[in-house]
Amino acid sequence: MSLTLRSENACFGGRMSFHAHASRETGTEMRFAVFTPSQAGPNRKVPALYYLAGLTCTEETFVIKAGAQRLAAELGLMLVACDTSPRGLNLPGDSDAWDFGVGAGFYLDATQAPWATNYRMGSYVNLELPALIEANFPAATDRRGIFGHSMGGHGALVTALRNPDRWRSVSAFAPISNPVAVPWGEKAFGNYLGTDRTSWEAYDASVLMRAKAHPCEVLVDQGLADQFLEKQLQPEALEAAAKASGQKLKLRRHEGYDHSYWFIQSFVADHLRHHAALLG
Ligand SMILES: N[C@@H](CCC(=O)N[C@@H](CSC=O)C(=O)NCC(=O)O)C(=O)O
Repeated sequence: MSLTLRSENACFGGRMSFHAHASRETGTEMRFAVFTPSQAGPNRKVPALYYLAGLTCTEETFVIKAGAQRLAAELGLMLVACDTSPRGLNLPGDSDAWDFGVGAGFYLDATQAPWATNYRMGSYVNLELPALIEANFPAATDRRGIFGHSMGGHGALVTALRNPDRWRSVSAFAPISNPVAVPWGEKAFGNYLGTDRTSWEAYDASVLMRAKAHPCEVLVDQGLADQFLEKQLQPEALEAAAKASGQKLKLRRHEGYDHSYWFIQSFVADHLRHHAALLG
């Protein structure tokens, strides 16, 4: 798997780099960003924390807007941020709306035409990207964490709940907690997965968490002034699921915070510490 280095800069004693590669899963070029802390080296592998961004975002959004590198450098955490969908395919309808298609891959493997061939962000995030990172960067193979925002919060929860052996820690900012029951999820899952709603449940964090708890405590932050809270996010579904399965869930609600990266920037340190404590 060959990687193209797009840019590299010194950052808090480590390196901030941007890369591209030909993806097996999506059949397109995919881009990602990596913060490598100074503690990492050829003989010293560090834990890697993967970030999944929300609708309309790219691999740049988190690393530019969240302000996570200073603490990641202190904690010795590698940060990896990928894009939110394949790009450049020009499939019919892939760019008609900001909540579906390009920039809106929903971190699942589509089963329906014309999406099934390329919209394989589920396997990309769970398998292809970690294999690529671990082959090309000093990332430990047994200490992966995952977090994300909104659509990416859904992606992080679902990826970890479906693959607890691969993802030791998980957290989310304002996740789409019960996508089978909200308009963003109904639109995406209907198109990517088809009309059989039971097939959608394999990608719903609340359904998955209700069936089986992740071994580690899950941290979720939610702003109470979030413009998408009532219609799209439904954290109470996750809370009920955790109660049913005995999942340890720390769900924190914050007065006055909206859905923006100002909210993420305000609480990102707690998420990095949550992961660092679990990843060692
Ligand atoms: N363009 C949209 C707003 C899109 C938006 O708010 N995207 C969020 C994620 S929403 C769920 O996944 C985001 O993270 N945006 C990037 C940012 O920098 O804020 C509209 O017109 O409303």
